[in-house]
Amino acid sequence: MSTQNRTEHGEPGRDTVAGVGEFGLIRAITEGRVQPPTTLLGPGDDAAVVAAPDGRTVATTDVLVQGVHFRTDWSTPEHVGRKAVAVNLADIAAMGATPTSVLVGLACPPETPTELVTGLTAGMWAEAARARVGIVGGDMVRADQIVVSVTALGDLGGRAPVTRSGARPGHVLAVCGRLGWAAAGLAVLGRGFRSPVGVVNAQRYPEPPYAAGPAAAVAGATAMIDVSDGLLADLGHIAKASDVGLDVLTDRLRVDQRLVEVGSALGADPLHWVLTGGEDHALAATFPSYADLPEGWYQIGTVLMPDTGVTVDGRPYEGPAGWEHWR
Ligand SMILES: Nc1ncnc2c1ncn2[C@@H]1O[C@H](COP(=O)(O)OP(=O)(O)OP(=O)(O)O)[C@@H](O)[C@H]1O
Ligand SMILES: Cc1ncc(C[n+]2csc(CCOP(=O)(O)O)c2C)c(N)n1
Ligand SMILES: [Mg+2]
Ligand SMILES: [Mg+2]
Ligand SMILES: [Mg+2]
Repeated sequence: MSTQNRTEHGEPGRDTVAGVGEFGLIRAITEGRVQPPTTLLGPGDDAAVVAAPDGRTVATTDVLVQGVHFRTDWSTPEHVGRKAVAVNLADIAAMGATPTSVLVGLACPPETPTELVTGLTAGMWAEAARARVGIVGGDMVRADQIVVSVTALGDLGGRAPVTRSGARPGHVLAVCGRLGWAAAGLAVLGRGFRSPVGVVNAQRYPEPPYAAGPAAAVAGATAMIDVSDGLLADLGHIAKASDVGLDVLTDRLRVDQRLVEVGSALGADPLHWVLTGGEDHALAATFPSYADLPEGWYQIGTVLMPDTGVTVDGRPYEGPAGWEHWR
């Protein structure tokens, strides 16, 4: 353990998690937090009790690992907290559901500054508050690096879940939310730059269009997914589950001017970021017809017969379709 930050008796100081201790840290990050009415009990007992208005609960979990999903020299603890909650709330939205609560698992080394944990917690609560949910429980353990694991629960509001498997030939393929921003930010940060701040912040934390998920469900979306790994990679999951082909039309994709500028500064193709960049957590969905698209959604392609898989302007895409761990 680090010899820094010790008291005069050689104990770790209160500026590290080891100094505050497991239960002191739990108290520090849970006390004074105001839970929404759907939190019936907790945190503090062996488990929380959360209202499930619909009678069914949507459940999802995503893990963020230091050095894999974030770097502490690229992001503040608040950024990482926001990201950890946002990526999970995006999965809830992608089912057409509304989040009801969040649970947080945190692993960190003993010399981790207490401030990092309180900063992470502030970021997680800030993102949870955007979706009007509370953090109802969690766990904290020692590890060699920082790991944040979030579980989110959600409510379907009486509707059927929008799965990956309902797309049919003739349906319209559409998206809502940003594409390629986080990948552009990653390229910028990877080259040692910290601006332009728009794309850099997009890499630090996504801003998924949470309300667009339930809106798509109400509008009759037939399949839906959040874009975590890359548009083409994630569309591949819809194509496989629905047994359809999906053709993306590049002239329909919105390549933001900021991405064009970053692309020319770095000598990179912004369309590649839009097609294969993950971590923006836009929602991609299929709808029976163009007229069904809710506000904020725009068509990017069409659903075809299964033979062709995912294509771009009618042709297979060369190169990786998105992020895959261990590749
Ligand atoms: N260890 C596991 N045990 C059981 N199911 C798992 C496990 N890992 C993943 N899954 C399930 O496999 C499916 C795909 O997982 P994946 O992590 O790709 O989903 P995602 O959260 O939508 O994507 P991403 O992790 O890129 O955000 C999900 O239904 C997930 O619950
Ligand atoms: C330091 C650092 N290096 C690389 C990346 C890029 N990255 C990591 S995971 C992922 C896909 C989504 O993850 P998951 O499938 O686990 O949800 C991407 C695009 C990053 N964010 N930070
Ligand atoms: Mg997902
Ligand atoms: Mg996910
Ligand atoms: Mg993934």
